[in-house]
Amino acid sequence: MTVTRGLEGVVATTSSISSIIDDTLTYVGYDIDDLAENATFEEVVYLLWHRELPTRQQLEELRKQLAENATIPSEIIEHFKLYPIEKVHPMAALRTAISLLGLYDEEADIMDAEANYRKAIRLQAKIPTIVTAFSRIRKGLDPVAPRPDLGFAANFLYMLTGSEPNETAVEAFDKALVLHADHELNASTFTARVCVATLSDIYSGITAAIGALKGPLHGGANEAVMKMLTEIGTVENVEPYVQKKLANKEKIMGFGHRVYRKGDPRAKHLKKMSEKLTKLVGQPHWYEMSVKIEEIMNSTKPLPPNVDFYSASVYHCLGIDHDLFTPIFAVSRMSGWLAHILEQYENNRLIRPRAEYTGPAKQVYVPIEQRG
Ligand SMILES: CC(=O)SCCNC(=O)CCNC(=O)[C@H](O)C(C)(C)COP(=O)(O)OP(=O)(O)OC[C@H]1O[C@@H](n2cnc3c(N)ncnc32)[C@H](O)[C@@H]1OP(=O)(O)O
Ligand SMILES: O=C([O-])CC(=O)C(=O)O
Repeated sequence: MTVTRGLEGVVATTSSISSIIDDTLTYVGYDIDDLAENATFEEVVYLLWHRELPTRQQLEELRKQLAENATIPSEIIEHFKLYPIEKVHPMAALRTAISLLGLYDEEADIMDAEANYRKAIRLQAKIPTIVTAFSRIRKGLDPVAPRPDLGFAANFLYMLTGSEPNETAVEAFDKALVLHADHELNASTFTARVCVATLSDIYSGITAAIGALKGPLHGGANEAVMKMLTEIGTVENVEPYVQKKLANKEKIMGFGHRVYRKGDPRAKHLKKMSEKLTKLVGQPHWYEMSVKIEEIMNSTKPLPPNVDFYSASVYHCLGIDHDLFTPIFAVSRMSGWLAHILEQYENNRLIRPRAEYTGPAKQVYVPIEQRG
């Protein structure tokens, strides 16, 4: 047996959803740079689920379906109110709420393709409502009902704040959603596929995926980046902070990647957005600190920034609470998880690798009375 730690380089499935080849990311063959500049998140959702860009009519239909399904059961709101709310991380609340949502879906265990697609629509439609409702309830505010006339990105920001967002905020948020939508066989997507490959249901797969995304080596890194920037505080503090961390063999969050070697193609879009937004809100130091960290990492390790690095300052400038950064990642990645879950069901085989045993051999059972 050959053990590949962390499954590095192991090709575990075929997939027609997204690819990373020579540091280029594509969704269904469309370069992420092209999509980031031109596509809306709803178009990307359609692309990932149908493997083609929608016509105007198909896009309208998807938007309508998402709007019609955005309301969440009142039981979820009531459940949030029972939590020890000041201690609960929103990713834990989201993980629990998605699992709970499955209890109120009469089709949760119906496994045919049409029912699974309907559940995909419902999950994608409801996740913004769940995240924003939790955010408001923990602040003692009432949740804001979704507005069917707003697009996906605008509606999220509207439900979060209770007021209609400006065009710059919607554009930035929509682009961030496009950039986070899918990423081949990342840890959370793999988790979702492993889960549903047992022929378990979509809600179980998404709940498992949220659990995997939560960790700071994966989606949780965006919140950790903001924590680091806050701790550093000024551009002058960057050099000693980073050098000390590296000397202690600690990781700088938002850097490095299992697959990319030259760099994450999504980072440059978020970097541009960070430069623009930090200036716009009169807080250019977040961008300046980030650039300085990037320069130091480049000249010492060298490791390039990943998607989580500049997204932190972007979300901060949009006025989003730092512990909502990873749930927002989940709002976008829901589209990719669902595409992969549906693809897994279409051509399923149980995912069950092996482990090389390293424990003791040939032990003989000793009765408890003789064990001291
Ligand atoms: C959306 C996403 O999930 S993107 C990733 C988000 N995660 C982060 O930003 C967390 C910080 N980054 C990391 O922890 C890693 O780079 C990962 C998890 C992304 C990739 O991990 P792996 O491919 O397993 O690389 P691994 O952790 O083995 O690192 C290889 C070497 O680079 C170093 N390294 C990797 N990332 C970093 C970092 N961010 N800061 C400092 N050193 C790093 C490791 O210490 C290790 O050094 P060594 O060989 O001297 O021991
Ligand atoms: O692919 C990965 O390992 C992590 C990542 O960048 C993502 O999920 O977007």
